Amino acid sequence: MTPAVQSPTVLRGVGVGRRGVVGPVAQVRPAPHVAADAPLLVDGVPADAATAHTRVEQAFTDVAVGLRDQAGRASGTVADVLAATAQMADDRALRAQVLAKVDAGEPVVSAVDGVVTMFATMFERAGGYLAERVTDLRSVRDRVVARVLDLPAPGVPELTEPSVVVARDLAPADTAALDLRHVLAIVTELGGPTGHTAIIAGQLGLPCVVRVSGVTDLADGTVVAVDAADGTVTTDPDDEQRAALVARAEVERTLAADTAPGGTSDGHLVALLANIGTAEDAERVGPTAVEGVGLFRTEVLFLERTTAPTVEEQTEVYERTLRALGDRKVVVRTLDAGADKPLAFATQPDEENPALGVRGFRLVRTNPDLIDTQLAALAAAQQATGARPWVMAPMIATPAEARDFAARARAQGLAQVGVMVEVPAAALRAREILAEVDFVSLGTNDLAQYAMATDRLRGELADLLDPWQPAVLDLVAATARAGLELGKPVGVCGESASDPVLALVLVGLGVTSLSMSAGAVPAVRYALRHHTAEQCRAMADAALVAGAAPEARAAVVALLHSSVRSTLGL
Ligand SMILES: C=C(OP(=O)(O)O)C(=O)O
Ligand SMILES: [Mg+2]
Repeated sequence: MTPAVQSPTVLRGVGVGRRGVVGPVAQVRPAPHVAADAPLLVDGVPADAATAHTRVEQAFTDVAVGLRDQAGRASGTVADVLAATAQMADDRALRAQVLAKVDAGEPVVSAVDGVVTMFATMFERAGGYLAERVTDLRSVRDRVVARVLDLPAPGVPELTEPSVVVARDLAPADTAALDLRHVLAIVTELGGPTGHTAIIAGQLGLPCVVRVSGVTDLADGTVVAVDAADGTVTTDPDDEQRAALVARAEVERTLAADTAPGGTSDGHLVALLANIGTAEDAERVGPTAVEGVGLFRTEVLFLERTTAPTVEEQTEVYERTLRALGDRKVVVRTLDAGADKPLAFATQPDEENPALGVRGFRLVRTNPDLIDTQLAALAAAQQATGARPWVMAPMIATPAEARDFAARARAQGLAQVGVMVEVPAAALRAREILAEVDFVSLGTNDLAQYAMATDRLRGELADLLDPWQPAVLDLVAATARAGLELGKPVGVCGESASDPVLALVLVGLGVTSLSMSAGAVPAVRYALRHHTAEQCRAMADAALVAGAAPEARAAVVALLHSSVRSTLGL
């Protein structure tokens, strides 16, 4: 395939975080889009049934051998995923049924697809382990079809050197197949700055740029500079650009050397916490200077499964997480299924507007056991570790929902119970909601989505989704005010907390803790350390009176200490 993009080229998107790296592109190829009756051509003429038989049989063998070789070179989860998929490509019954159809004259794509669909339906009906193999089965179908038709192999590439992973979009499951030792950055053509790819990249500490039009046209191996601060991807970067990224990395390293608790220059403490999605994330952030975990997105445990994890499975993960953080604060969020985080067993299949449907804590209406099981598992982990986890529910809209959640959590023996404020109704009624619980945490990703009626997964309206929007800041301010009045903690765990400038505004509004991807903590700590609480309040006032998001940000940047502006390149 001829690359449509010639170097040198600057491709623009929306950056997530502040880091930058240089490395070769490794494309995650989508499944081949070919018609079911696409002819198999050999030397330009349709192949006869015997040739098609040989080609299909060889394709299954090649795919199985390729996957097994890759599994042998990989380790951990990646090796397991690849080995399981190889086993599927080796399955005799699957292969025999495809070949029987090919022998009967059925077009190869239709034969492979028809048999895989039949097996997938059988596996799904069987449930349990077999149902969990459906993704592997579909991956085998895509790989075999690509191999037979001589198309590029789909899926996550085997990374043999540190690479910039490029994809149209990266499903949460794709990351399980990525060898993280070799991932320098993630760049996608789709997605928004608060979508799942951006969040996963943040949790993995990787620079990320989303909505980069044309990036999937780059040839594998093209060297690019990924600059998350600028939101750019530049092919064949010159020495000057490379040097600038190296200098930026040096600044970040210096900032990371400050490990003191987060707070303003006049001693107003603001806990700086990490957002995580797995026990491995907890073990990664444990040794860093974060003051705890402000958001454990537990739905990651539930993804790509057809049944919920058992109490025992969940307890083990929560225990590992609590142990990794020792006596530091850990806020565990109960399952936030639905909309951008669909789960096979917990999502309503027929919702026209899933973001407005049965998601987050609303699952209690259809699947109360899921939530109670989670709370029981967390209570068991509390018992086993002696830690005192905080727990909160997502997508709370009313005080009654907050009361219901608090009763369920307290019944299990969990003492610090809170809810997320990410629906405008909850922000407007923050006082009544806080009266039911011990703390709240502002999810500004969803709060912006719902306040501005803008899908967070669609980046083309990113200007409306901006947490600097005055209407969003008003909702944050109302929530923080309620917290100050009732003397209860109000945290922020949406992506807005990782912007060192906006973080100052949030603190000025009365927010008491900030939770973000661990890599964002040093710059936020540095910005806070250089301003007094009074200066943060003045910045919050300046942001609130601005008429629009860009003006709000500019007004606050103008109030920043000059050394912060120059160090952070603002
Ligand atoms: C932190 C949030 O939750 P999530 O991004 O997981 O929806 C949010 O909505 O801001
Ligand atoms: Mg949310």
